[in-house]
Amino acid sequence: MIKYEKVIFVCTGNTCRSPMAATIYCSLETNSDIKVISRGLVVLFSEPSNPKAETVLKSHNLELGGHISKPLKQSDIDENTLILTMTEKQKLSIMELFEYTDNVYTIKEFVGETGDVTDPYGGTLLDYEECYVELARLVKKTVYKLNEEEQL
Ligand SMILES: N[C@@H](Cc1ccc(OP(=O)(O)O)cc1)C(=O)O
Repeated sequence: MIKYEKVIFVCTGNTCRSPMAATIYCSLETNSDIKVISRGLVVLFSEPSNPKAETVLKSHNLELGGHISKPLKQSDIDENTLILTMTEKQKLSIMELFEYTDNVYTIKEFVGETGDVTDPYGGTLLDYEECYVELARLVKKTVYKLNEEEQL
């Protein structure tokens, strides 16, 4: 059983889905000291998080805390890193572009579901809220799974 030391949530721009997922994760009780970060695959320049993502998180009493988008780099990853992407396409890109990617899954795949977490980019506040609700469910399942694995 792998003991993960780090979880990286990955999306495209690192301004919405993966920072929301990392923020939700950090707000939950976990039994471990796994480090949690978020990164993007297409980050051409540093940007703050999406204001609609911030508004939605605030309405759930969560804060992104001055998040600035960052690209995924090889130096972020080692053999004890769990990488959770939002889409199958992102997962395949990571497997192609990086080393130490035995532990890369889409977040839905990791928790026994199928499909992608779609991008609310350019959508309404309600689209962002729906994305939050989906991520909150998936991240909770991720934490349960990691906690179970810790106890084995
Ligand atoms: N940064 C991209 C656009 C982009 C931004 C955010 C985004 O959503 P997420 O951060 O959830 O991947 C997706 C794409 C661009 O400039 O084209």
